[in-house]
Amino acid sequence: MIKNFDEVLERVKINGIKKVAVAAAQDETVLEAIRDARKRGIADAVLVGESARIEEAAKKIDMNLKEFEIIHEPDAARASLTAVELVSTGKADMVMKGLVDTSTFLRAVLNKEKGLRTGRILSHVAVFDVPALQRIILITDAAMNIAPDLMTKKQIIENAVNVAKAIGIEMPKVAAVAAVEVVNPDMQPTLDAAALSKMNDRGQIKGCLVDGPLAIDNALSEEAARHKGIESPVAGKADIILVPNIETGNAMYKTLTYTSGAKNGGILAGAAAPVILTSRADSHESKLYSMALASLVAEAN
Ligand SMILES: CCCC(=O)SCCNC(=O)CCNC(=O)[C@H](O)C(C)(C)COP(=O)(O)OP(=O)(O)OC[C@H]1O[C@@H](n2cnc3c(N)ncnc32)[C@H](O)[C@@H]1OP(=O)(O)O
Repeated sequence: MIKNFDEVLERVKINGIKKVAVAAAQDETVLEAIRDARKRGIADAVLVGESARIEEAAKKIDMNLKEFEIIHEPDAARASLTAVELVSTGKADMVMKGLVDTSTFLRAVLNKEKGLRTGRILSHVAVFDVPALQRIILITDAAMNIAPDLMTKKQIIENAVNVAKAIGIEMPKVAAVAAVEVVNPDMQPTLDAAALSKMNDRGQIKGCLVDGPLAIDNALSEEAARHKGIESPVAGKADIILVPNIETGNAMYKTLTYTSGAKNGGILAGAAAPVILTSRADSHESKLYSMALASLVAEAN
């Protein structure tokens, strides 16, 4: 089982180099990540975006663009679709979000003719290496599904379980998180969490252990779980945090990023090919980790 992102970068070395199509590549942190990924033999790239701005950004970080193919497309929506189409037509292995807002990029991924749909729910999985926890946790879904219903949450769990297995977590423990650890009929997330937990008991969700509702303290801290008298194989040891909605997940993602010194990578799971999706403000390291993660998940599936 992988314990941190150094191990992710180590493990990915045995994979072949992947071609990444970058949507709206005119961004310094994205280009730094691409340069680093190429140096490490993780990925090569086709840069789709506004060529003059790509050159300007590259100059600022002293990056030689001669080694990369550039496709000029100044419009971010069209650049996203071109990058996605490079993957759906087999000219690239994975697609990466650059300087484009998430919704625009996701609409290209979901495009009926050129996109990467599979008939399943696509969902975001953020992998965090949190120093205070000394382990990796996965948070889902902080970026795509806004207010998932019960059956969407089931698929979001299954997608995250696939990612967890790709990084060596054989039987991931999934905490279906709510504001409290008891069922409250006025709080829909507690009802969904209890149902997901029972669906797992009955074999409707396989390959993992699901428990809920759990509040985030007793999902992450054994001490907090003990204090509240919760006995569960998941409490305090959760690998996957299933959040009830995008606001909770996104706030958790950004709080961890900006206050805890956590390292992170993020991808979409459930698509026909790996999709690398980080926040535009994330660091180049986070974008590099995301590429490495995407490569590991691609090899595992
Ligand atoms: C974590 C770091 C990065 C961030 O901070 S991200 C910031 C926050 N994230 C966002 O702003 C994006 C949130 N999500 C959205 O904006 C929207 O849900 C999204 C993905 C753009 C889709 O919205 P719309 O374009 O309005 O589309 P829609 O809901 O009407 O659906 C159109 C077709 O797509 C399908 N679809 C939507 N979400 C899907 C999913 N998760 N998996 C699989 N298919 C999905 C939907 O079923 C529909 O299909 P059809 O056309 O009826 O066949």
